[in-house]
Amino acid sequence: MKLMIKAPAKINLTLDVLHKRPDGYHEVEMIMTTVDLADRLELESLDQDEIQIISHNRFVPDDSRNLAYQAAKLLKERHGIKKGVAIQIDKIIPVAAGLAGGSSDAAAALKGLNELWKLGLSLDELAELGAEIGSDVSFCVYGGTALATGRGEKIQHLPAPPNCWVVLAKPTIGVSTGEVYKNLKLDRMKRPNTKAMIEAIYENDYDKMCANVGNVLESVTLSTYPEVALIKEQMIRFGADTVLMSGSGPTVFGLIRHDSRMHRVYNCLRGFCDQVYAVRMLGDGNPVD
Ligand SMILES: C[C@](O)(CO)[C@H](O)COP(=O)(O)OP(=O)(O)OC[C@H]1O[C@@H](n2ccc(N)nc2=O)[C@H](O)[C@@H]1O
Ligand SMILES: Nc1ncnc2c1ncn2[C@@H]1O[C@H](COP(=O)(O)OP(=O)(O)OP(=O)(O)O)[C@@H](O)[C@H]1O
Repeated sequence: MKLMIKAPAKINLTLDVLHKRPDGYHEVEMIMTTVDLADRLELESLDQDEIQIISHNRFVPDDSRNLAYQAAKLLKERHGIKKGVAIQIDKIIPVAAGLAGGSSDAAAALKGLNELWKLGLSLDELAELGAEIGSDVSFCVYGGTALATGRGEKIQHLPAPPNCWVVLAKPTIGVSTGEVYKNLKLDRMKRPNTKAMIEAIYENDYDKMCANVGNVLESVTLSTYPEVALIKEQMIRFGADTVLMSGSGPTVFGLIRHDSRMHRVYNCLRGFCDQVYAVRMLGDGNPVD
């Protein structure tokens, strides 16, 4: 039996770090939303007891380092599954980009295998398992829009943000999330107003949303990689209403209300950057197909 499932990317509308925890992780407060740039996973049940990862992207590991592999392994162990699975990943989301590509693949594998192996687990149960794989996986299990706290695994759902275009641009560098957190200076950050962003979402106030985007991890990534700051400047110059780096970077996104402006920003950026996408937010949905 075969099953196809989409794994959408996320962006961070806000990302605040409250403090470093004794376990080495950082206590965060961030608003995330999924966008319609998605990997596609094909899951095929195998009689032999093994997990196979098939990916034609040289940046995606095809062994136990793959987060989708880890998702399958976790479900097999916890539920005594003796069957195997072949997971084919059609990689569309840029890798090591701050868009949670690996985490979303893991979440899609959890949801897909829950169906394939008829485990009957709820989304909450899958999200709890996902937290064991990575901090962003719980959010990716639900998708939509949410406030994430703890190390990112505590999820409070939010309504869809105001409707707009999201132009994503990824410079040709990959960023290690662990390194960015390690180099964060907690006393030198410009912190976002998470409360104001939540209000903007509930009030469906586009201008207020644009005024309150913020990501403390920019302080690290922008100073290490000046090309990220340059893309931010260019996006604003070409007409984006607001710009921000997503997650630990290096992808930058611009929010744009009007179609004509979106086309201008998209076309101008294509001259500077190989990976540029114009997408929509998925809102408050929970896409599973
Ligand atoms: C930057 C974000 O993507 C924003 O959504 C997340 O905070 C990171 O999520 P992620 O990539 O799923 O992170 P994990 O795979 O759990 O952790 C990678 C590394 O980032 C650091 N890390 C991650 C999350 C967190 N709240 N504090 C941390 O300090 C840890 O050093 C960890 O070893
Ligand atoms: N399914 C996967 N897809 C992409 N990368 C994966 C996957 N599984 C494991 N990885 C590894 O994880 C690393 C980070 O990739 P990923 O695309 O998930 O980063 P990211 O978008 O910055 O994640 P996040 O936003 O959650 O921090 C890659 O360099 C790769 O080695």
